[in-house]
Amino acid sequence: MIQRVIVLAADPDSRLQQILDVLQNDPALTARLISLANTVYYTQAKPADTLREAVERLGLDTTVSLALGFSLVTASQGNARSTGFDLQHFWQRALISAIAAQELATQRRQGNELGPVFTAALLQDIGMLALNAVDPLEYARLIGTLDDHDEIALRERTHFGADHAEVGAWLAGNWGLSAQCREWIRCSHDRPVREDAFGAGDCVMLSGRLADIWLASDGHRTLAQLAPWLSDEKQRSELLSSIQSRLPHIVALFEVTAPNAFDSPRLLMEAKQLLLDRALHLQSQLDHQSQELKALQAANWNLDRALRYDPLTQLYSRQYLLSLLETHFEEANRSSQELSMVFLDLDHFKQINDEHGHPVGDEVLKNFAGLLVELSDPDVHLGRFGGEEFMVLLPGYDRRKAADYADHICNTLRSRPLFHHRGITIQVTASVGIVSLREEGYSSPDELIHKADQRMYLSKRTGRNRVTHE
Ligand SMILES: Nc1nc2c(ncn2[C@@H]2O[C@H](COP(=O)(O)OP(=O)(O)OP(=O)(O)O)[C@@H](O)[C@H]2O)c(=O)[nH]1
Repeated sequence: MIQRVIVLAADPDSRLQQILDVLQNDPALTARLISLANTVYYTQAKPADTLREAVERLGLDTTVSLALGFSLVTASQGNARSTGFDLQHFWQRALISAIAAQELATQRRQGNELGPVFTAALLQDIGMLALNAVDPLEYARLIGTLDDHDEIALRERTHFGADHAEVGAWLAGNWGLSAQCREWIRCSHDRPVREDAFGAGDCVMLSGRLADIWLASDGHRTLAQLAPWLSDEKQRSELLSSIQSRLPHIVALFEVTAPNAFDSPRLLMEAKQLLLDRALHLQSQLDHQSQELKALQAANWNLDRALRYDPLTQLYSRQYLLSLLETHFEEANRSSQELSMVFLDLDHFKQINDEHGHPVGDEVLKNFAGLLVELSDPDVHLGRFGGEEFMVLLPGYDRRKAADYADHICNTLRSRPLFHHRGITIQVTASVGIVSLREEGYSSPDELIHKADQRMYLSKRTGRNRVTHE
């Protein structure tokens, strides 16, 4: 009989009367449809008392899906009971989902889709029956007592290559249900993308989770999961009450045991507590992450500093000086500004170490760095190039100005000891080479360094304690 109804419903040329004729062959079904049309939700001024009125009120899609539901309950009972598949639970979920989808659609002003929404929500898990029919023992073993549909769908996809929502959509297609209804069934286990505005399909998506508030072992967790879409407390509690009030009648029609009415205030309180716990947990995670970030930033800063500065003299490191040279070399060429480099090497430094020891040598190096800082403009870059070699980059200095600067350093060294302690006085001189980029024309920073180094060695070879700039 049901096969015949499906065929007729799918055929646009079949008349309502033909469908009614078929349905009327089953008096129990007829009684249930009329009763359903007269439930609180569908009741209009005058109760429906003919099948025609009932079907007109319910809409053809809903009638077909209800007829399907009635016959599947009966047909599936014998088959499923022996395998442990929980049919009661299955139909309870289907029915609560269908009601929940309608109530939600009403609340979210999707009233003209109530029939299709009911059908799609009712059939959203119908694929489970089909999968169970394929291999009841295997299916029972696969899903066990799971009531989390995300987990069930995951296992189905792994095992069968498709989940029950996809199978349900395929079945609905075979039964001739509308393309929209098939699509809603296929997406029934997804999550609505938007939290603020939903369409009718989104109501189907949320319906199964709404049903789990009554059915799942941890209803408050389910309620908490729904929070993004049901954030308005008043709307949420109205929705739950309206679903609850329609439940007993509907499940009686399908001869399914009504689920226990939930303790609404307790459930809401538990859900709130859960959300609060999550918020606190999230906050502590954020705190922890922000502390980690700060520690990382500090470590990064330290690392950066270590790479940038020479630890003994606190002047720039060789590596950083080279990067500064690159930058200033390009900048000077672009802006036609001058750039000079002064290369200084302390004379006979080995002797200082040999005579007074390495720590005294260190002090001399530090004091020389201090002298450079003291005698240099703030806009020049001072660095230790290695050992007792120092480099100064002088943006904007031409050769003459750079030579004056170098002379000033050498003269100061001649007149001021770099170390004076416990009767030991150490005086140091320096050999210096100078280059100027624009006056002399260099094509790369390396060339500049090479020339400055050559000139510094020329100072060494010609008696030390002098400045060479050509
Ligand atoms: N105390 C100390 N000595 C260093 C440091 N780095 C390099 N030196 C020493 O500097 C000395 C450099 O010696 P040389 O390259 O022979 O040069 P020099 O004695 O200055 O002779 P000229 O450069 O020819 O005038 C070596 O003894 C190195 O051990 C340092 O960080 N601290």
